[in-house]
Amino acid sequence: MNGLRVSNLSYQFGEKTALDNVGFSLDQGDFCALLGPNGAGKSTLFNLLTRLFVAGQGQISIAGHDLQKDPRAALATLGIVFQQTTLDLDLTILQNLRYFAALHGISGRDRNRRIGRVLDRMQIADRAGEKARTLNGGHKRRTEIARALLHDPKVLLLDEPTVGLDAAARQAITNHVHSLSSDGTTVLWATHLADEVWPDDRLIILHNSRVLADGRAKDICGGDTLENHFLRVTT
Ligand SMILES: Nc1ncnc2c1ncn2[C@@H]1O[C@H](COP(=O)(O)OP(=O)(O)OP(=O)(O)O)[C@@H](O)[C@H]1O
Repeated sequence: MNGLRVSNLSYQFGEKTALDNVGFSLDQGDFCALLGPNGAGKSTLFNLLTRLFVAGQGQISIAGHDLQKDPRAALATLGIVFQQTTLDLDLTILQNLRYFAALHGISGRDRNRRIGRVLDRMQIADRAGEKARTLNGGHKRRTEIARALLHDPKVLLLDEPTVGLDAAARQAITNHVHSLSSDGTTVLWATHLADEVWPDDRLIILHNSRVLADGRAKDICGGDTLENHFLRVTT
């Protein structure tokens, strides 16, 4: 089954609990915002989902593949945009995408078709020949999202992709991110900014290593703004 399933997931840094019995389930094509203040456990969760860390306890299933039993199949279906940029700044957008395609064994006409598609999707086709170093923060982010989509992931993870962007770029990336599940991709998007979450979004609030709420944003808020609700439950 496609989608993302996490159950009974816990993780410790020595004595420090970073995740405590976290569980949730996203179906194919679901879009979900993961909202948590600094230190809530978002990065730890992403590090476990991408197998940078190995969970002490719990299960993760990505597009039907158990991450522990079949990591290769699970990770092959995953796309990820990390919080820090991982582009090669001395390469152009096109070269960065070609390099990533080669890592995935994608070549020839198929590669060119895929690159054309993701460039169009992120509206950066006209910048393809520019070096990543010369791009502004918003276009770097778009390039990273384009790269993460190149191999048609079933599940896409984005770890605070708007960090460090100005207001206009933040809004543009937030809009792009909200459109990413329209083709059936399951999207989990971590943020610590309540104003990036839309009322109809599926929302998981993570706080102090635990899931505080899981549901539709406007239902969780109960008539209040998400900003107010989030502040109230996390401070
Ligand atoms: N390497 C580490 N050693 C010890 N404790 C850690 C380490 N990394 C994270 N922590 C702690 O684990 C908890 C969860 O941290 P994590 O980085 O996952 O939170 P986060 O929600 O991603 O925060 P941020 O928004 O600041 O990135 C925090 O209390 C943090 O201090």
